[in-house]
Amino acid sequence: MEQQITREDALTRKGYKHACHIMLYGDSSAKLFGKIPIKHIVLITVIQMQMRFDGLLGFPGGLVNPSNETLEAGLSRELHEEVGVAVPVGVDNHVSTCLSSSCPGLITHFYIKKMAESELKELETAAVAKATDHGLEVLGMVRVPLYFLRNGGGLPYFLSHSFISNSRAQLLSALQRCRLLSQGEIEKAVSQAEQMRRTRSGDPH
Ligand SMILES: O=c1[nH]cnc2c1ncn2[C@H]1C[C@H](O)[C@@H](COP(=O)(O)OP(=O)(O)O)O1
Repeated sequence: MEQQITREDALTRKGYKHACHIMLYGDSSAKLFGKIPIKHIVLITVIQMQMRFDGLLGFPGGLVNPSNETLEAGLSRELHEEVGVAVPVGVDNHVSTCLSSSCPGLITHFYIKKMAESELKELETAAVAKATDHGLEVLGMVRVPLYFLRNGGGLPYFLSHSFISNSRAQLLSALQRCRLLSQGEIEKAVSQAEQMRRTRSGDPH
């Protein structure tokens, strides 16, 4: 469990590295395959994560140096390298700050920004065509499947992949905070993902 601290507390601590990452999301009217019954498919909300160079999933962003730049300016700089377009980020987009348990000495700051579907599509195109990190530190942007299909397809399968640092917990808290899924749906997805992981590792419990 990560220890939450305030943004202000984080900035007074000496000897820590700071990493800022952001969830970019927006409403979409798309339907999977254009014909799957509404009963099985929730209208998709576009949430962008990325496949990193190390094969793990995470949010766009990176290390920032608060003695040279504000957290938000550093995050905007990292975003430009990873998605190829300027995405202004402000303090009002900040949602949480944690002492990382998986990376000692690292403080992670998490931001959320809602964008129009057209802006997100433009960003996905630019991430391939213009971003300096594309194909290097970032292997590709991915959308989070916010729906449930038979046999664990959709969100449960997505959650059963491997995530960097606390990005999976950041995703789950953001789904709740932005009311993109109900608490019951989030718990169902987490429990199905856990079951899949156990099945894969051969541990039935
Ligand atoms: O999405 C994330 N959520 C929380 N912490 C993260 C996330 N992605 C990475 N991290 C942690 C672990 C990494 O070692 C550091 C730096 O992140 P990274 O994106 O790799 O930074 P650079 O591109 O190397 O600047 O943050």
